[in-house]
Amino acid sequence: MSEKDVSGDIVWHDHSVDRRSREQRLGQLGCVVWFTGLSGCGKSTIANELDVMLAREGRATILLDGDNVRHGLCAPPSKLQPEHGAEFAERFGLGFGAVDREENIRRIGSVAALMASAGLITLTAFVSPYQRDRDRVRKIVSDSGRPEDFVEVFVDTPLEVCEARDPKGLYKKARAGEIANFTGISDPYEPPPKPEIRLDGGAGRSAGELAGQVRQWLSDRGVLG
Ligand SMILES: Nc1ncnc2c1ncn2[C@@H]1O[C@H](COP(=O)(O)OS(=O)(=O)O)[C@@H](OP(=O)(O)O)[C@H]1O
Ligand SMILES: Nc1ncnc2c1ncn2[C@@H]1O[C@H](COP(=O)(O)OP(=O)(O)O)[C@@H](O)[C@H]1O
Repeated sequence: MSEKDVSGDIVWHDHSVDRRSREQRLGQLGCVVWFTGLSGCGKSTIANELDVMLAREGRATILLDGDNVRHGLCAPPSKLQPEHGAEFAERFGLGFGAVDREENIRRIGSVAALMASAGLITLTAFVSPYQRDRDRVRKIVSDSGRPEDFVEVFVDTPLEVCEARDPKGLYKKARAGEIANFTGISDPYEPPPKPEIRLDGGAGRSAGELAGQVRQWLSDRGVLG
């Protein structure tokens, strides 16, 4: 057995201030609203609109976004190298290969579950292209709370629409072969077969309208108290 296997030496602590009391204080249920979809489908914009809506109502929320999280918790090797050295950077830095995406989503899933445990309405916006990775997050979140705490939101925007938007010029670069493993072009995207919510991102509805659809769903399920 590896010397790193310390699982027998670490013991779970139950805390006096439990999740229920945190939720009662906030008047809402902690949950993870997991936006998934192609780059450019509208995840960040819709999640941001929803965050603004909920914040205006006085809800306690947090928004985790792929581009931002990849600056810190899930930084690439080049960002870690100056401070931590090459070996560390190679070992813990993340790119866009399938295993790196798996670890990216695992880290974020665990953080999101902690935030939901604090009673926060936790909004996340990650491409998260693999169903298995999303199902694992569902399990992490459910195991630390309730099965209904994980809300998968598929932002279903056709690739042609995402590519036409191309706000960061990444599709152009991917088509030119300048970015490897680009989701939708040279890497797969597995659409969720049974998301809690499917948003039609290519039908001319505004991000605000789509965010409103998610807010209504949360309200109908009693998440907003
Ligand atoms: N190869 C490749 N594939 C997909 N996306 C890429 C890639 N390289 C860089 N980017 C930019 O990184 C953002 C996706 O990061 P995520 O952490 O959400 O990706 S993943 O969930 O691990 O698949 C994604 O952000 P969004 O456009 O907001 O989705 C892109 O801007
Ligand atoms: N419902 C929508 N209708 C039209 N344009 C949108 C909509 N949602 C997002 N956009 C635009 O599409 C582009 C990509 O949106 P973004 O939220 O960055 O996508 P993602 O986070 O999925 O990469 C942005 O320029 C944004 O303004």
